[in-house]
Amino acid sequence: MAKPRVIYWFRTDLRLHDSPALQAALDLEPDVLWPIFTWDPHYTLFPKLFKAWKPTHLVFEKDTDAYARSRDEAVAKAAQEAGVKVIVRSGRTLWDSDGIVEKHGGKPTMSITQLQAAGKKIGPVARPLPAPESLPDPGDMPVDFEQHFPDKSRDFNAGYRSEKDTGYNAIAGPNGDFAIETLEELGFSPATTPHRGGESIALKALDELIKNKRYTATFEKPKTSPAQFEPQSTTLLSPFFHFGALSVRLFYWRVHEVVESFGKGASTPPESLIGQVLFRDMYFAAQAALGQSFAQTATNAYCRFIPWHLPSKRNPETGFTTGDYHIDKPEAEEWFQRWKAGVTGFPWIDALMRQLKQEGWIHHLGRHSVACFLTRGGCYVDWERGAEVFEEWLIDHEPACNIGNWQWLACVAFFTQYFRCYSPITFGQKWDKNGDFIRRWVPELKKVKAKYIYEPWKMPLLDQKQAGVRVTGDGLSERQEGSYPKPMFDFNERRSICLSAMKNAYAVGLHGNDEKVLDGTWRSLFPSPDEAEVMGEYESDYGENADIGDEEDREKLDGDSAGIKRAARKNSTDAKIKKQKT
Ligand SMILES: Cc1cc2nc3c(=O)[nH]c(=O)nc-3n(C[C@H](O)[C@H](O)[C@H](O)COP(=O)(O)OP(=O)(O)OC[C@H]3O[C@@H](n4cnc5c(N)ncnc54)[C@H](O)[C@@H]3O)c2cc1C
Repeated sequence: MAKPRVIYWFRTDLRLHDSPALQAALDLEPDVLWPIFTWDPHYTLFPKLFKAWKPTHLVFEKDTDAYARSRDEAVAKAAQEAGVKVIVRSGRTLWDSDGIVEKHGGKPTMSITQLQAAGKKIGPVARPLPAPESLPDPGDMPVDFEQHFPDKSRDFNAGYRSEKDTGYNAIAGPNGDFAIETLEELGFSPATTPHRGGESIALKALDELIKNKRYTATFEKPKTSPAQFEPQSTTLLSPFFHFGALSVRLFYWRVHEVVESFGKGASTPPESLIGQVLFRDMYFAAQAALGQSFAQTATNAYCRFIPWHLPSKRNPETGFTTGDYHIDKPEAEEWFQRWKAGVTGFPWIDALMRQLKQEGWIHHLGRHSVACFLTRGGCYVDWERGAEVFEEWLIDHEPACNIGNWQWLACVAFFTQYFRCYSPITFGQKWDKNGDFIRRWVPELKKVKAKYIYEPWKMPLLDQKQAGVRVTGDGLSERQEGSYPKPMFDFNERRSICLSAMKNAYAVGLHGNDEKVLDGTWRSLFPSPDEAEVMGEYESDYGENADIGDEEDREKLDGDSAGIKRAARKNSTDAKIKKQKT
């Protein structure tokens, strides 16, 4: 019988060690093995490869992210149609997230205890597999078939491209050599992050961690400083876990051995290092249970409804968010933009946001500070806006962990103690009295005395002069040289407003799947926006334009006359539709 011809599809499992899916591919004892990495945005490449390369099997690691599930279903369907057998193995988490959900009665895990109980029913975390010593050679790789170009009319990365994207110039990459595109080839400027990826670096970093037995065994997350770098106070392994360059099970077992041999005095979950990766599995299993609903308030039974500013637009048919949002209050939009740009006038927040943008990674408690500030502890802006910015900038962006942690910080799921609020002044001071972290990331304030570094607006003019900085403006309009913006609001005042608004929203007690949330009648249960912090009214199209709009834009761009006619037809219908308010 002919030996198997296997395509191994690398995605977020960029490693050779402890890869159950790669092992499954090798267990087939294939004649040829094509290890490939591809962006296949419209699933058009695989059906062609199946025809041209005649593989017998397609093997990949399971991915429970909502988007990945639908992508993988489409590719698996195409494989079945082509008579290619699909093999999928779990390998991204300690336990198979779907297995955890099953053992937890089909429900999302909302605490580490629930995760541990479900994990116990599955059994111990699997021991890591060794890396294979060699891989079979790939077979022939003809690419003499027609190429389909992805639709680029809505390029989410447009703002970051300085040059043309040449990634799709040829099927086998810009140089036709199957190499992964460089940032330059994708049209981007060079990376600004100092952090580097890859399995070798990941394994070395793990070795270094394990050498420091005391640190590994006694790690307590709340005691690690968000202002400490070179070296940072936590492991900084998250980007490796995200890309799969480091197996989380290898990490688990190696840390476990250190903890066991350390004995008395070792820390325990949730604060310990093992506790950290349990959090990761908890969020993965919550997402696996809820699917796309997990990423948003609307339709999500496990997410509290809070009438935040800048709410997401939704498609009325599916209930899912469209990627756009309503500006119900211009002031909130300005606060959001200032938060994103790192010009809030609160140096601790600005330093963190600038570090995030530049390096793509900030400490967990730094993430806590900026997330609390944007949502329930300052701006009262929808956590979905913050999660989108993190999605764009984090090099460890993991949908499950990002969304779950934003929900935690916004006190809409996982955590309810909304009265515990981070101060942008005293919280930073606790870790870094002199403000060295701020001096590094907000160089305008480099020479400011320590007593004013967290509150530069309190600096007398003479001190401003001596420090070479003027505290003026909003940071968004044209910045004067040598200036730093005034704070965008009085924090104490905002904190009390947010606290009472949260208290009220908790008392109302709606969740994302509540009818009143979905049909907009929730307003009758809340005070008017003028009296309290409540999402203001906005003109709503209930999302009717969310889909049609995109299509029209594209058609207009293409100069398609049918599209223009359709647009004209729609405009006249629009005029007839009475504007609705939610
Ligand atoms: C608003 C917000 C958004 C976040 N978004 C992400 C994200 O997109 N991707 C991501 O991996 N983490 C995210 N986190 C969790 C956490 O901040 C990072 O995992 C952690 O800071 C990574 O640094 P580290 O590797 O040094 O962590 P360590 O403290 O050394 O922990 C080891 C590993 O445990 C896991 N881990 C630790 N804390 C958490 C946690 N709270 N939730 C889930 N996993 C955890 C990570 O895989 C991490 O690498 C977010 C936290 C907040 C508050």
